[in-house]
Amino acid sequence: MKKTGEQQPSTTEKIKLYSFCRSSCSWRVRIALAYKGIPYEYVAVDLASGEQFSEDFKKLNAFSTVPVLVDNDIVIADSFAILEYLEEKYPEPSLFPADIRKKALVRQVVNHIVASIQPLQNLTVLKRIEALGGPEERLKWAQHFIKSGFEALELLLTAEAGKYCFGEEFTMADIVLVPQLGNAERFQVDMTNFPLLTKIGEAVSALPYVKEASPQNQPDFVTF
Ligand SMILES: N[C@@H](CCC(=O)N[C@@H](CS)C(=O)NCC(=O)O)C(=O)O
Repeated sequence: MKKTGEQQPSTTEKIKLYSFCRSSCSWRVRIALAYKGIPYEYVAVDLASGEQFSEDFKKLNAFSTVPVLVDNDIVIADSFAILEYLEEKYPEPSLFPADIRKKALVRQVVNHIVASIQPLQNLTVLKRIEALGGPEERLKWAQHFIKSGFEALELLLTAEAGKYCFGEEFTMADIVLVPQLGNAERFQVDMTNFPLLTKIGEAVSALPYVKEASPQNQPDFVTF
């Protein structure tokens, strides 16, 4: 694993993020870290070459996935758990609206993406689909589940969106939407029927802390 950035040789070490530039789960966490202005050391894990399955990495994360956040002796290996952890440790600026109804809806949107859309395009799932049905099935499978997931989102957000998913407030919903839109682009999903998601995606992607977290701006960026 290639380490970049400075290391802090003290007992309170800089946070480390084990990440892969193209991983949408890592991308979420990078946006939250940038938004909250938390400095961290980027540790690249090359998913393309299978580095997540190395013995060294498995010792850190038995799930063999990124992201993993290491904050001194705290190791968290799930993007949603990491986002919640960062929110509790660094409450300002918040990832949630103050309003309790909107807060619940933000979590609903987040869970829809992190639990019902993204896992179906995970590398291990796509490899299995390809083994069962060939490379064409792999692409069709990814497109199908992104489209059906987006249909529900487009409908739900129609009643809530402004510039961002929830009015004018940047929230965790925007943080998970942008990487999922990145996956849609990667899998050549036709976005014609998702004008709202497209518009929100453009507004969110223009924010400086979102740009900073994009795959292109990571030390391990490779073209895809
Ligand atoms: N629930 C986990 C899922 C993590 C996950 O699936 N990460 C993907 C990248 S987005 C991964 O590491 N895949 C490796 C593989 O499929 O071999 C999270 O949200 O962090």
